[in-house]
Amino acid sequence: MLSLARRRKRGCFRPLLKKKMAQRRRVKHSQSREQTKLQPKLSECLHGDSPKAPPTNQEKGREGRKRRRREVGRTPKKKMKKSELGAEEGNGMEVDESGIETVTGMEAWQEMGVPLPIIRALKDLGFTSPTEIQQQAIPVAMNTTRDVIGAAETGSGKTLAFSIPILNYIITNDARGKLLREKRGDVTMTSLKNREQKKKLQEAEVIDLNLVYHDEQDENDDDEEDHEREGQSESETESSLGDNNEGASVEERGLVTSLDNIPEDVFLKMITDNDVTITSSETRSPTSNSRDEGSHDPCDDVTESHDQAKLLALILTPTRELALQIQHHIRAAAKYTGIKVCVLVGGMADAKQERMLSQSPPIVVATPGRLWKLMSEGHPYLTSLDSIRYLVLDEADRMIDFGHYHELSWILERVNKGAESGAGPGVEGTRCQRQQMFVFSATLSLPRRSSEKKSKVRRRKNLSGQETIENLISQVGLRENAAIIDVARATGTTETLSEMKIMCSSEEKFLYLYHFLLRYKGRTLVFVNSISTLQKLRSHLELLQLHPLPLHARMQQRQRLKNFDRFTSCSEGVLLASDVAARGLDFPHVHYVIHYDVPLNSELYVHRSGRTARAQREGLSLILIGPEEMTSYKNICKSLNREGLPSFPMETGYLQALRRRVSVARRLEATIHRRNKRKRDNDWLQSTAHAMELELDQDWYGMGTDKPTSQELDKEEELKSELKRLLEIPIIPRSVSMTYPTQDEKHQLLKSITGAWGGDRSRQIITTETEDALKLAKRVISKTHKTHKSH
Ligand SMILES: Nc1ncnc2c1ncn2[C@@H]1O[C@H](COP(=O)(O)OP(=O)(O)OP(=O)(O)O)[C@@H](O)[C@H]1O
Repeated sequence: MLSLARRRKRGCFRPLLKKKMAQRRRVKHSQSREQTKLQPKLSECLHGDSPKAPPTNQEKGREGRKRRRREVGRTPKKKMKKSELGAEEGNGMEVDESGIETVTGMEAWQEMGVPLPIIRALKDLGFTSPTEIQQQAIPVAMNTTRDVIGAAETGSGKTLAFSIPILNYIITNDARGKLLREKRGDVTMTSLKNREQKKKLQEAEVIDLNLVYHDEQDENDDDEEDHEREGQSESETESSLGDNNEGASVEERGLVTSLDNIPEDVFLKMITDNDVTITSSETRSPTSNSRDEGSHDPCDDVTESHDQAKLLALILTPTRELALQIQHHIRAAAKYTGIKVCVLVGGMADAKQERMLSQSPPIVVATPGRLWKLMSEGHPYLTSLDSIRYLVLDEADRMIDFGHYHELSWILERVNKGAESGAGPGVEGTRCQRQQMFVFSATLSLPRRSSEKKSKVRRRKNLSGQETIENLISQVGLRENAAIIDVARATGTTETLSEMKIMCSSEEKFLYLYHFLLRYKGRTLVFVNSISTLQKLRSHLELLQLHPLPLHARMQQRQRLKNFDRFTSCSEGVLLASDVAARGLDFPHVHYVIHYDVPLNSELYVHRSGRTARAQREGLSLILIGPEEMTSYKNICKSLNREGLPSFPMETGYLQALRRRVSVARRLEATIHRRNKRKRDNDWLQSTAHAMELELDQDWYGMGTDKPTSQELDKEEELKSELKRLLEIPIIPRSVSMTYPTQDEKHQLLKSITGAWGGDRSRQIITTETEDALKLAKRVISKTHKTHKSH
């Protein structure tokens, strides 16, 4: 026999001890429950009526979850450690006593029914509450099958407004599909039309979330895209997958026993996985209230199969960069789900594209051109389109206007036909009911000038906001009952944007641009109307040592992306861009947008300006107007309901000094340009003559003159050294120019400048560290007042 001490040492008492402790815990727990049960009764005794405060949303949610569990007779999940669930320290995640995860501070998203893995990702991004467009569009998109037209100002989070419903669908449906397949084994049914079969199925279904959890985990192990999962530990992945249903509504969570309560999507999925054919009347969900009662949708007759291997969402955008950015945003929101997003754009290597498509990503983001090419070549993943549930047109107004419209309409026709053909005999011209279309842009509802070509005559017409939307509905084939969510301001731009103008001669435009870039350091985006202007500006600014980055459609894709990244990572970078960068691009913290040329229309003005002042930040948009551009400027003001923009206060003292630099730079650029052009021409002549086996008469063709004469070289050297000397002379006094403005101070100054014009902001106190800065700010403000008075 072992002694008591030795037994204790060997741990023989451990099981006994554990049992005792568990007993004690149970007693304690039941005592506390009794207490909580008693408390309301006690207060009732004291106050007669129960003075209980109304439950908070969190309490309501918790109670609801408990009640639902009681209804389905499911035991609460075992309490898990935070680490088991993948909760990170400081991530704000809480696990309540019944094992349900909540994310503190993210109630607004939870109330909307956004799944927990997405909420966690949003929390990581710091998006604690939805923006207005998200608040309004997400519930409609998630809970109905209506098409959604969303118009909201630039930088207001439209990308997530359409992405979250798509992710929600994939999360909930993928998980349930797998779960049901596993539960039912190989049972194959041919028809589910009578209630008897429904009942049997109902009895067979007790949906257990833990199964979803394990299933998903395996699925995601083969995700090859490392960067998608970067920094994600195994436990995080598990938890996120387990989360899939935790934050969802009762239907989403699958905590249902009655088949009638199973949402349409889940039900379709059940059928899918078992090769069951079902009619539309049986799939109607209580949530899909937007459908016309009694109407028959041919797509509902479809025998779906393996949605997981098919394309579920197609997002179309006008530019490559925007497509990549949308992919990036969706990946960030889907980081705890393992959902794959693939991008198809021009300039992409075929092999890479093939590799991505071979993974059967449920979401594809594409530009119409490349998608059209792949579809018309008959790519297997893009030819059977009956599975597409979501079709998104981002920047839709641009897509129907732009040169891509033919490709877009071809794609739309195929997608719609695909949906119909899957349904057997389709209804001519009707889009499949289960397919939702989301159409978003900041300028959908702006009045615009449309131009139609009827026979040989091009007709121009001014459309009101309402007409613009109606036009869009008919052009892209939106349903009549589409939900129109228009939260854009009548002025088109965002409230946090300050808009100003500089009116000058065309020759002086460059001088003003140079002055601004020199004087106001910050991430600046300069827009031009043509590539030739862009190139000219670029070489001038290079000579003046400002090193701008170009971005335009004729650049190689690799270089475009490189410049995009370089601009994003440089806090004082200058990007010279054509309108390829005007829409959608979410460069972080752009301080200033300069319209070097007046944009061609008001939509372009809104989109260009919208590259700054995004997500509630402040920013400045400055438009340079030459005399020949006055009409365009006035048209823009008119369609944006403006009288005109305030003038930007120029510090003319600096301008004089800058004029000299600009003039020398221009002369130098002209000399270099002449020499380069001559060389290019001669090279071309030589190679053409060589190809034609001609001998050139050197004198006649001017051969050899591409070499600069010594006179020319001297002139060039002289100009170079002159420019160097001028650039070394500080123009803005050292105490001001080099140290001021810092970002904060500059914004203070900016506010006071704009406030001086606009009224109430002028009272803001300018806090600067240096006296010089303060003096400068005062001078600027007094000048602004004068300018304002003189107008
Ligand atoms: N709920 C939110 N809270 C805070 N920031 C958000 C939220 N949703 C999105 N954002 C951020 O706001 C910025 C703008 O979002 P997004 O690019 O989707 O805007 P947009 O409305 O599509 O703009 P545009 O009209 O220019 O295309 C992004 O940096 C995005 O990450």
